[in-house]
Amino acid sequence: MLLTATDIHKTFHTADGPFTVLRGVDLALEAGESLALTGESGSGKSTLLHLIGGLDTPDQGQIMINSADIAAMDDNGRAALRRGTVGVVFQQFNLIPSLRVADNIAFQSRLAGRDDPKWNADLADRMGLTAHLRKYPEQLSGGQQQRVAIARTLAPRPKLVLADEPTGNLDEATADDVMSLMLDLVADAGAGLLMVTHSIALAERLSRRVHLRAGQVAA
Ligand SMILES: Nc1ncnc2c1ncn2[C@@H]1O[C@H](COP(=O)(O)OP(=O)(O)OP(=O)(O)O)[C@@H](O)[C@H]1O
Repeated sequence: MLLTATDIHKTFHTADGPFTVLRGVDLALEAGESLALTGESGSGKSTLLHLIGGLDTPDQGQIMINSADIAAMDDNGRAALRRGTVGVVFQQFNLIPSLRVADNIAFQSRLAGRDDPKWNADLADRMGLTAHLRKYPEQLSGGQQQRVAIARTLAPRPKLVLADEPTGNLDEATADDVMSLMLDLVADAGAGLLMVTHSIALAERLSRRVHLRAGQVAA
């Protein structure tokens, strides 16, 4: 199993007191599978993605990626996991303003020591970014920036792609294209995709759907 999350609990401690978001979430994803994570706003989808991506830690429960327990890793181990095995696409693109599009796309794979210029060019082409490779992020539209962020995540060929509304800034036709590309890549590479989405249409294109309600996976 590529990803197993078991009995995940998370409470945030706020000025108004503890606020429990996840109350025993179980989730599993096989290689080659794509899973849509749905649920009302505030149901904890992003929180769960952060925990799986090793950006935060659960209060209870276990997250295994490729049989490695991410709770048992230190910060360096989790950072290495994010550079290599796990690719994350967040709502904020976090592009590096001082780098051209081509260098933004190559950034993660260079860090991971797996830069493949031909593959980067292929990704840029399929994302419709070839004409923009020498530009800086601020010279791009929101949708173009989002595609750069997706290309950057896919460039190191991660085994697990975690995506939070990755096509939220794209028009319907472009979102469909980008989704097709992500699903192709996941299928070709035998990777797994866990994607948060509010769109039922997008969720239906994935192999399975898991709905969060009241801090748990709804039956
Ligand atoms: N660091 C934090 N401290 C306190 N509360 C938080 C923190 N992060 C998230 N929350 C709260 O936890 C709840 C779940 O947030 P989360 O972002 O996971 O929801 P979501 O399902 O992704 O929502 P959306 O669909 O609107 O993006 C929200 O009520 C949010 O306010």
